[in-house]
Amino acid sequence: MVSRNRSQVKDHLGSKVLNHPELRNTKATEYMSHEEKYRYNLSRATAMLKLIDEEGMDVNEISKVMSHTVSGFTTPDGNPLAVHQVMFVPTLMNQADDDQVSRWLGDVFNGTIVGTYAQTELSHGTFVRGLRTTATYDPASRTFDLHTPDVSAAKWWPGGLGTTANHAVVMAQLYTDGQPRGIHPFMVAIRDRETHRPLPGITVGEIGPKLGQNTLNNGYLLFDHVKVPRENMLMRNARVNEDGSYTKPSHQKASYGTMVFTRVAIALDTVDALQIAATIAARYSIVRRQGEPRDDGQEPQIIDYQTQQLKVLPHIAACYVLRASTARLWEHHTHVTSEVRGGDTALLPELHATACCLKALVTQDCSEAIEALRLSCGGHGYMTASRLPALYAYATAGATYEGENTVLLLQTARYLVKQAGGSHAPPAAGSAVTYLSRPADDTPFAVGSPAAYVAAVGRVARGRVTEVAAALQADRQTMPEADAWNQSLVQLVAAALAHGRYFVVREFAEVVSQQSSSRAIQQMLQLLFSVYLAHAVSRAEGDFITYGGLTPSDIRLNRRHLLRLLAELRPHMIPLTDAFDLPDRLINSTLGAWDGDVYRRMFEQASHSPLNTDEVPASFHQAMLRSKL
Ligand SMILES: CCCCC/C=C\C/C=C\C/C=C\C/C=C\C/C=C\CC/C=C/C(=O)SCCNC(=O)CCNC(=O)[C@H](O)C(C)(C)COP(=O)(O)OP(=O)(O)OC[C@H]1O[C@@H](n2cnc3c(N)ncnc32)[C@H](O)[C@@H]1OP(=O)(O)O
Ligand SMILES: Cc1cc2nc3c(=O)[nH]c(=O)nc-3n(C[C@H](O)[C@H](O)[C@H](O)COP(=O)(O)OP(=O)(O)OC[C@H]3O[C@@H](n4cnc5c(N)ncnc54)[C@H](O)[C@@H]3O)c2cc1C
Repeated sequence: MVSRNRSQVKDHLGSKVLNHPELRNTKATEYMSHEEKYRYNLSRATAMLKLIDEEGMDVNEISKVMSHTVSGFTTPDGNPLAVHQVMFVPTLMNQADDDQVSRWLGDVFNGTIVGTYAQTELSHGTFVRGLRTTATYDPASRTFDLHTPDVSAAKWWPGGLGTTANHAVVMAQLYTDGQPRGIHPFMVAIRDRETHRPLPGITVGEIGPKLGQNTLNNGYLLFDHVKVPRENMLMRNARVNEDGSYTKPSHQKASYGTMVFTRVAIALDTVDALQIAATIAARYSIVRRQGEPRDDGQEPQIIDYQTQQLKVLPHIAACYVLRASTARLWEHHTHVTSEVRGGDTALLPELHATACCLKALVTQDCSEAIEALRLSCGGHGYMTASRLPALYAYATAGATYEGENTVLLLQTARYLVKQAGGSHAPPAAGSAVTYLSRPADDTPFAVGSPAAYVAAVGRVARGRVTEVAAALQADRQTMPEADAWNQSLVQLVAAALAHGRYFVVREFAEVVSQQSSSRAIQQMLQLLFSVYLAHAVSRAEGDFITYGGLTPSDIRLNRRHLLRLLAELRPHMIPLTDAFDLPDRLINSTLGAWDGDVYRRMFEQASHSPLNTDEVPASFHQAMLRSKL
């Protein structure tokens, strides 16, 4: 397993963050103004960046300290330097040529250059080819002219752009030799390094409040014929020579590489948010007692209600399954990236397809799960101090940014139907789509056999993909491509999700089979896997009957099996969430602390409300009494 699976907080780096002189003391931010919150989160983000630099962390280590587990502690309202760290720096490292890297990276690492990734515009986010910011090359001055034709082409959303960044990687339509060349990345200075004032021709600012992550510092940006030197187009892939001649990249979508990386990072990271939410709900569900007293005279712990077990326990199993499969995707990404750098792009299409569908599946599952966990905490889960609303806001943002989930699933579906129809290059050895060109796995379904469940999940994926591929093929004979595609959109999305589910369960099956440290751990992983599989079937019973080979009687048996498994898992719930190794300071929830002292904590947090400072607040005289007159 990758380093992300080691304890994130008890190791050297985690404790460095928790005990760092500028980070260890936290403040409650709920009652701060927008500006105060930003200042607080920015100063902590800056301390983190310095720490990353001082420690000389590699990408795996950075992924741990930037993870939501740790960044929820360092920057609870959103990290204004997240896009700098997660997108801007990786774009320079992977898309700038060697000269450019040596020109910029020193200043990036000493903090002189702070950047963002400016792609999305007001009128175009999903359809990247439709972006309208232009970069027109002039061989006479050897500059690009960056221009925003009208307000709908304003960059809108980039994180850190609002008031933090002084540079941006700007994705713009390149024109050279009078020809449109598509979307390319440009390194653009947007604010003066000393004064931080916007540079001439630049209009820049912050976009305003959002559902959550309010100090990500998302911004807008317009260019009025801003001149950028030729050397500022990132030239590891495509090139514009001094005379304006153009050299194509080795892969037509090479400039989309940062998005692939960030999708993988988001898939990995959203599981962190689920782990925190699951820990909170598990702890609260044993502390909370409510209902008719039982024989022992005590009201029942809410976790002993079967319905509560269904609300909480499958999501703990999901934490384990999704963590392992996304960690493997992260490793695979590292491998493919090094191949691409060496000039071999053969594995890129499938990596893109897998990253799209895992980012979509994980953010969808995790945001639904976090909402279910929030509801499982009743009224108290609605309070900000439970942390559950913020965790939901974080996870659901992941369903939109870095490619809206439906759109990403359609990218995966495009790859899958091509594979099913044999119109794509055949998959490489070890590919995740070889099952499409083999006969269906006919292992008979048997409740209690994880292998039989995995086979059924595979049949659903295969059935979904081949069915929609055939429908699409038939429609293509009678209508234009765009109409045929639109006619199948809903089924294409379902096929991509089914493929994603199969990917996840196969990866976990391998993790379980390779696990050899102890028989007890092996058994616990099997139990978690069984819960995940039985729950997956219960969520999509129709699919398992239609494509998976299950009978209505299997479905009934599975429902009972799931409930039995939940009862079996229930005594292990606390050790399983304790094993996420999240200290109270990182969980930061009135409901989810280790000692279970929920009610005292709730009163303690209420005491911070500014409305409780005076017995009679000034507003009574200013607003209520006046309204009576
Ligand atoms: C220094 C180290 C740092 C380390 C940091 C480490 C870790 C971090 C760890 C933790 C932190 C984790 C998470 C971070 C948390 C929070 C992040 C903070 C904030 C979020 C910031 C958000 C940023 C953004 O949202 S940026 C904007 C993102 N925008 C999008 O994603 C737009 C979506 N749209 C698209 O991508 C494209 O439009 C499209 C949908 C892919 C379509 O593209 P198009 O050009 O139109 O292509 P098509 O015609 O559809 O397809 C043609 C052909 O190309 C293939 N294709 C498409 N894309 C790719 C690709 N990327 N790679 C390979 N191939 C691709 C496609 O399949 C098709 O192929 P075919 O012709 O063979 O079928
Ligand atoms: C918190 C946050 C941070 C962000 N940070 C950045 C950043 O740092 N840099 C940056 O450049 N951008 C950033 N973004 C922008 C983000 O990448 C886009 O919002 C995202 O890619 C979705 O694009 P959109 O807003 O155009 O959605 P739209 O595409 O307008 O989506 C609206 C609806 O249309 C549907 N739809 C659109 N096209 C299709 C289609 N072809 N087929 C079927 N359905 C379709 C979608 O499924 C969705 O239901 C951020 C966004 C958020 C919310």
